[in-house]
Amino acid sequence: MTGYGRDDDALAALTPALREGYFAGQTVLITGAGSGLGRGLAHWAARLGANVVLCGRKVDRLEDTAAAIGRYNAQVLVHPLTIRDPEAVQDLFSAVAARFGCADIVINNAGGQFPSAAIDIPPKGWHAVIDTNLGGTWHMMQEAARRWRDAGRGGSIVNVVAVTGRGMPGVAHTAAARAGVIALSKTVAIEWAPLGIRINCVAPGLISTTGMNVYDPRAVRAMTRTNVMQRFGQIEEIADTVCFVGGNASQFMTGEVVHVDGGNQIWGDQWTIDKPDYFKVDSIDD
Ligand SMILES: CCCCC/C=C/C(=O)SCCNC(=O)CCNC(=O)[C@H](O)C(C)(C)COP(=O)(O)OP(=O)(O)OC[C@H]1O[C@@H](n2cnc3c(N)ncnc32)[C@H](O)[C@@H]1OP(=O)(O)O
Ligand SMILES: NC(=O)C1=CN([C@@H]2O[C@H](COP(=O)(O)OP(=O)(O)OC[C@H]3O[C@@H](n4cnc5c(N)ncnc54)[C@H](OP(=O)(O)O)[C@@H]3O)[C@@H](O)[C@H]2O)C=CC1
Repeated sequence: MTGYGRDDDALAALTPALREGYFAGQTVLITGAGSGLGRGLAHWAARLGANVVLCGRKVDRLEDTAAAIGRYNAQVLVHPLTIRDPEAVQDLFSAVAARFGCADIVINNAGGQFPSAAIDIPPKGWHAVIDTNLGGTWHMMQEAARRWRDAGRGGSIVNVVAVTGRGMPGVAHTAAARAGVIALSKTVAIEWAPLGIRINCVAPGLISTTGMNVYDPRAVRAMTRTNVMQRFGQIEEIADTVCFVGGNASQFMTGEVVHVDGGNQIWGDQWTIDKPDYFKVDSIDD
């Protein structure tokens, strides 16, 4: 199984579920916008009428996304940074303020991990995953909230996480980080409600993106069978949900975790590394 994800022409040929103009007059900031889900989200936000802010570390990929969504005539700001650096995150929000005023919707999509048995994760790898997925997402959340508070207005945050309700064998670092983001989101959904700030999470199951290239193709094939629909999810299926949750269609929703996983959380036994024989069951007689 190769050739994961959708290219720009394929994304442009699809139609968002939400009505045209859903984000009209609003500014949507997307991290990890140079690839995969983030790039799909950039297409969706632009098509739904938003001003779009594209963030990630690699400026060439962000510029590429900006060129691709140029077809929708959206206003676009490209701002490279690592979300792991809180000062860089402050600079990002200042750049957004200078160009568009406050962001209205912040989509914390940047992140990732690598497959490894937990017992073998090196300290540097542990810190890379925790500092990106938990630390970086937190820097973005806190700075967005401070800007909204100081401007005397609210806003909406969507954190892209993962399905953490059960264990995540082979990606313990990300399980810890994403569970942390979910707990953090539920907590500040309460603290920041008086500020008019909503915070929700979207938990994708296995989605076909180029991010899958970090996994053994055999593991990917097996993982596509761990949801009750027996397939990969697609970028547009996440983009529709993130835009719904981020925008006014979900204005009475906060502190929620929306799973878009084909039923993986209720059923599938998902391993990103080889499943030990210990857990293998061939028949109900075993
Ligand atoms: C249960 C279901 C899970 C599957 C569903 C989820 C799927 C996805 O989320 S796929 C899409 C997400 N995209 C990615 O995961 C992208 C690929 N991953 C990464 O880019 C990295 O893993 C990263 C997120 C940690 C990037 O961090 P970065 O700051 O760029 O760190 P480095 O690449 O410099 O690495 C630091 C350190 O981490 C260890 N390490 C990194 N990659 C691997 C690897 N493939 N295998 C083993 N160890 C790895 C390593 O210790 C690195 O240090 P050095 O050894 O000094 O390079
Ligand atoms: N695909 C899937 O099955 C699933 C994905 N997810 C999550 O969804 C999100 C998007 O994943 P996907 O599109 O598949 O994978 P990608 O690897 O394509 O996207 C990850 C993005 O994060 C950006 N990024 C990584 N580190 C940083 C950083 N320190 N600062 C800023 N940006 C950073 C990368 O850009 P750059 O390298 O330029 O910085 C990249 O664009 C990730 O958080 C992922 O873990 C969750 C569950 C399942």
